[in-house]
Amino acid sequence: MTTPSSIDTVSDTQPGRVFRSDGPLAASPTTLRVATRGSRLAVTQTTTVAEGIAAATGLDVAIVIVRTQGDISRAPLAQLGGTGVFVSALREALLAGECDFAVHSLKDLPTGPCPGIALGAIPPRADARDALCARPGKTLASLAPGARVGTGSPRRAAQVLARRPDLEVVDLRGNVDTRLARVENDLDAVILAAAGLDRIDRGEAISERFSLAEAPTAAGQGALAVEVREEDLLDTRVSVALAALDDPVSRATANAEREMLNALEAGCAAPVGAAASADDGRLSLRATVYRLDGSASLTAEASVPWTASGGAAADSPGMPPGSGSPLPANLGREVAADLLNQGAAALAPLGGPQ
Ligand SMILES: NCc1[nH]cc(CCC(=O)O)c1CC(=O)O
Repeated sequence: MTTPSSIDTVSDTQPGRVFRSDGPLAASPTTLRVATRGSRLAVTQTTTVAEGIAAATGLDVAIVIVRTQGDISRAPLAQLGGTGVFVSALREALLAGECDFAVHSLKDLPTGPCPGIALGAIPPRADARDALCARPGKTLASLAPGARVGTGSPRRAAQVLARRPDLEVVDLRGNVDTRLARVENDLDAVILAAAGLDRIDRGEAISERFSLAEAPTAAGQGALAVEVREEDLLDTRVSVALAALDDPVSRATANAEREMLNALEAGCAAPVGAAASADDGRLSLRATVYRLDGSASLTAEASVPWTASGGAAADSPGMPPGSGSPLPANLGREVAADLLNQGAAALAPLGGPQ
């Protein structure tokens, strides 16, 4: 842990210690507990959040590993009962008082509210793009005719087939390392979130990062979600930590994307891509719905005047998304309404588990 470089702007509180707890840990006035899934990616990203909490509060932070059904089952993700599989075990631990924070990948979090739980912070978002991992130098355009590309995502499958209808898409599951190993084995390429590879220092496995204009990604991809018990929003230790973790721009772009998905009533397996950005005083959102075989798609986009400072004031950390500034959510609903008007519901299966 490094010492703050500017004593004027950073409190002189000594950062607390971050440690891993392999069993349950009782609540304590000097230790905050952060729950995470046990995968290498989940533990890595949770460690960054835990260090932020330790620095902001001066308290010790324990990382508590929770096993989820999504880690245990080998069934294809689309059959596992929805996005909730990676999330519900952590939420149960939070509601049972076994931890004080739960860290998720935001894109795994259902778009609807969860009683008793608040989305307390969205930290600075990493690369939202998808990455092709193939043999060095290979791009989607230069893969051999008929090459086999692995992905478990209907969106990624449709996007690949839209550009390369000759390729064979193969279903893929497992953690990042398992998926990457298939490239050396029976597949020519796999598609993964760039953020996940960057976070576990496997960025060298990426042979192409797809542009968001060409391949918009899952709502919230590359962002983390820090959930807390709603009642703890009044706890000073928790609110100090959340204020330090939250990033208003990441919160606004992710909220716009997530509200678009929510207004489409789209489930986790819906072939929908989104890309929001905040530049030059505007918040912009572009979203595309794909036919599963990639043979057709619909796109809508819109933007509204928005600044991070205005957004931060209205969208304060600790407030559930949508309860602060209505602008990102309104933008998401506007883009969803446009897509539905164009016939999105007839083009693609939007429903399914949230
Ligand atoms: N679908 C699973 C999932 N959930 C979050 C990530 C990591 C990247 C992120 O934070 O968006 C991944 C892996 C992937 O899509 O390649």
